[in-house]
Amino acid sequence: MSTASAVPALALAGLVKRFGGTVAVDGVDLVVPTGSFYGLVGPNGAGKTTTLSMATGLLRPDAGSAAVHGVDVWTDPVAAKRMVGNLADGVRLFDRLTGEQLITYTGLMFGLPREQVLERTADLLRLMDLGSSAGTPVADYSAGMTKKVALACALVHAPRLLVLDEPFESVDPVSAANIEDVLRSYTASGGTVIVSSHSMDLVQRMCDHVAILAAGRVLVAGTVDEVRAGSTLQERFLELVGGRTRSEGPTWLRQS
Ligand SMILES: Nc1ncnc2c1ncn2[C@@H]1O[C@H](COP(=O)(O)OP(=O)(O)OP(=O)(O)O)[C@@H](O)[C@H]1O
Repeated sequence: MSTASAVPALALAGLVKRFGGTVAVDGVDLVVPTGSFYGLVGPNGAGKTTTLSMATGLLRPDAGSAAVHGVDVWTDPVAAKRMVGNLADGVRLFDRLTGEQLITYTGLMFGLPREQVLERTADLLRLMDLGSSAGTPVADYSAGMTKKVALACALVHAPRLLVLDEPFESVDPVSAANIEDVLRSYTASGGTVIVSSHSMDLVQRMCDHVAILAAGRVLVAGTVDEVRAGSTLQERFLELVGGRTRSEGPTWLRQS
């Protein structure tokens, strides 16, 4: 292995975050190898979004560190953020801008030359199938269109690491397949993706590595084959996380 690829794309060590009495993230260590397609899965409230927010410099950890390609996110945030494309969950966009303006603005913010930004914006609008809505304010976009324009903004500066919080939520199957193709060729060319998702099928299909997070801790992490250990990721997830009730629901809900 070369020295360059020995430095992980993302290294999280001892990350902790509390909100009042809630420990949202309780000592997360994670190493995302360069060139990997890394899935982060876990039940609702497991701490995925909080972990990814700390990893990308959006939320200051109470303890621990995050480094992107060896650059500390909290002591050298400008250098670290330059390498990251981030699709964050629940972050407000400048939605009075049109989709085209928003992608262009993001590219210019990263200091790209105007000509290059215009070319990339056109490519991204085509890729996301947003061409006919390019001139519409993002405030008037559907949930899936908003997700796609945010993803385009995360890609415009061709970052070395993509951190995507539920990128396929609300996205239609054709767009999802097109985005999947692009992400695959991105990792094949040396880029790294970490993606949080509730779709075990998607993670099993797309990712080479996966971590299962529950109650703010990593239960298991490794290659997808190591983690699923001969069964499906869905089965392993249910086994490790528990919580299946197998109930028929409350009697008042039954119709006969
Ligand atoms: N800003 C906040 N203030 C207070 N509590 C918060 C805040 N953000 C997250 N939490 C709490 O931290 C815990 C982890 O939340 P987080 O959003 O990271 O989970 P998640 O794994 O992304 O969940 P989901 O799959 O439902 O999106 C939850 O108990 C949540 O209620």
